[in-house]
Amino acid sequence: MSLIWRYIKRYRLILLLNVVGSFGFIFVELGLPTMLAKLIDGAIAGVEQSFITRTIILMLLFSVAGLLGRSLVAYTTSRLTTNMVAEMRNDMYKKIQTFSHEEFDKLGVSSLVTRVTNDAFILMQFGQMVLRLGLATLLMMFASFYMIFQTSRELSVILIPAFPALLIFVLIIGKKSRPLSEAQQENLDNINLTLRESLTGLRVVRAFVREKFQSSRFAIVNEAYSTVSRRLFYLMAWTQPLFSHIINLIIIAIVFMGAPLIESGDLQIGNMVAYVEYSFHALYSFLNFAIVFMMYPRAAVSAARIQEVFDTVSSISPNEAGITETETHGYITFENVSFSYPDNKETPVIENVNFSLEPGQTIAFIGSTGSGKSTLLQLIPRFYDVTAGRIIIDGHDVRDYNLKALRQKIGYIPQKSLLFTGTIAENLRYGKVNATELEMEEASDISQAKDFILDKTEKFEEHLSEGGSNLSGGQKQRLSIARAVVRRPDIYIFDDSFSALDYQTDKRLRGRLKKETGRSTVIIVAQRVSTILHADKIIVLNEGKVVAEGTHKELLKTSQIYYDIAASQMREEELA
Ligand SMILES: Nc1ncnc2c1ncn2[C@@H]1O[C@H](COP(=O)(O)OP(=O)(O)OP(=O)(O)O)[C@@H](O)[C@H]1O
Repeated sequence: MSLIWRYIKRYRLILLLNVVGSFGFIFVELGLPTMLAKLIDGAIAGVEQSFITRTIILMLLFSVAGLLGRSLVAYTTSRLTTNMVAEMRNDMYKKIQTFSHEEFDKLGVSSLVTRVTNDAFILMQFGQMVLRLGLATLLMMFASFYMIFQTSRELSVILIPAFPALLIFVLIIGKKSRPLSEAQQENLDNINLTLRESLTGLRVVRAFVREKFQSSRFAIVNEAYSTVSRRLFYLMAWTQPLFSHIINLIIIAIVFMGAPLIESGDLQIGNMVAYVEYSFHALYSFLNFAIVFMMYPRAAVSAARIQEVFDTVSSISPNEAGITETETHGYITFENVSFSYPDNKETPVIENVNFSLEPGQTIAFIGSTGSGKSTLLQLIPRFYDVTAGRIIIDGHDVRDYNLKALRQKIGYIPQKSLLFTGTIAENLRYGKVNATELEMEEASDISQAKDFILDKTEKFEEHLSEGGSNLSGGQKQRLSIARAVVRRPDIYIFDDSFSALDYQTDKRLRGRLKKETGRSTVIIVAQRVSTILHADKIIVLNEGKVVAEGTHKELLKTSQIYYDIAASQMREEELA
């Protein structure tokens, strides 16, 4: 539970108030039976009325003080646990941001979502239990024991064997519940995964009329979660009534054993009442403590899952002290670059790729699907690191750069346009935080997005719904191009970013880009030959290897693969 403590200890004063509140409340709870004993025994012995009145007033004051103690505990507990979980979530979020794609692949996005939401929530619940019940009940248990032994040693023989027996019982329950808690969280990951997939892929599900199939997939993971949860909750639920039952039996035994002591005059009636009250406190404190203890394995599982996020070291370091400034802008060299994905190290996806580019030049990659084009592009902004060779930008290995500075040089337009919930302007300012309206207008003009933006009622302030789902595919692509253009980067990376554009728009956009990007270096992956016709260099990739390179005209003569691709898309006279 060092994870919880790491956050809670940041609020020492509130924690101190919590302890004070717990102490005060216990002092009051145990003071009341003592006064009640005095009151009963005094009334039986016929003490003065003023003593009775004084004791009753004192009891009332104690009661109010008890209420204040409880309120203090409740207030401080809420503050501590909500602050704890908010900070924990922020820290997790920051940590996740540092992960490279390798860590995302390893931990899984859905599992990360569960960890930030549900696992953190479980720790908050557990923190509340500990602060509200754990501390107070532990103190109450020890204080009640002290009072029990003070009041009657003879009766206490009943309680001595009861506690170790109950403790063993609690330990067994705790041991049984841990694997169930682990399974519960894993099943929740699966629910999130299935839900994410079927909701983000809703159109595909509907188009292929696979609602029933998806529903049954969801029902299976949901049932798995329910089954394991049912077992866990059942285990925890029946312990409470069983405990209450045992407590009642112990109280009956106390009364049974106490009666002869009262008769023989060894125990006064008031003390007997107080004794029963103390025993109730002691046993119920133990019960509460047992409840907290039984929640521990569940919280420990969540804590371990959160800790795993904090302990995961990104395979790509941010390299804060790395290079931030360069003399040149836009020179790129691939030197014998090879790469294989971490989950399949034996099979290289990129093999021994070499090329050089100067500012103002455009290079294009073409090849069959799965030939490694997107992978190659992702090595430049270090989404993954090369497994052999070097990528040199402006004279320095990309690994020697400050990661942020390296990425600042690049305008990356991904294969799948991704926009964020917010206005069009907010999305464009993703590319450049302080972009002016003029800059945004220019960027959207270059990317052929201006017309449709101006057609919107709110223009640049038009709100985009989740993932930009209220735009067409082509509009989304144009906006994600504008987002990169507004940054005016040294290097543009277009990963098949023109595929959703019609031929005319594609042509216009590339014409404007060519003019405006001027000294920038442009790297394009495209499926359409027409998109890369005028590139300074075209590289044909096949199974991760460079099989040909040259201009369009050269490749038509030298590369059969390129010719075949071109022939499948162009008219005969265009190929001549
Ligand atoms: N995250 C990943 N983990 C493991 N393997 C991957 C991963 N991403 C891609 N691959 C594999 O790497 C190979 C190259 O994929 P890549 O996406 O680079 O191809 P591509 O040429 O861009 O294809 P396309 O034109 O279809 O987009 C494929 O065999 C693919 O299965």
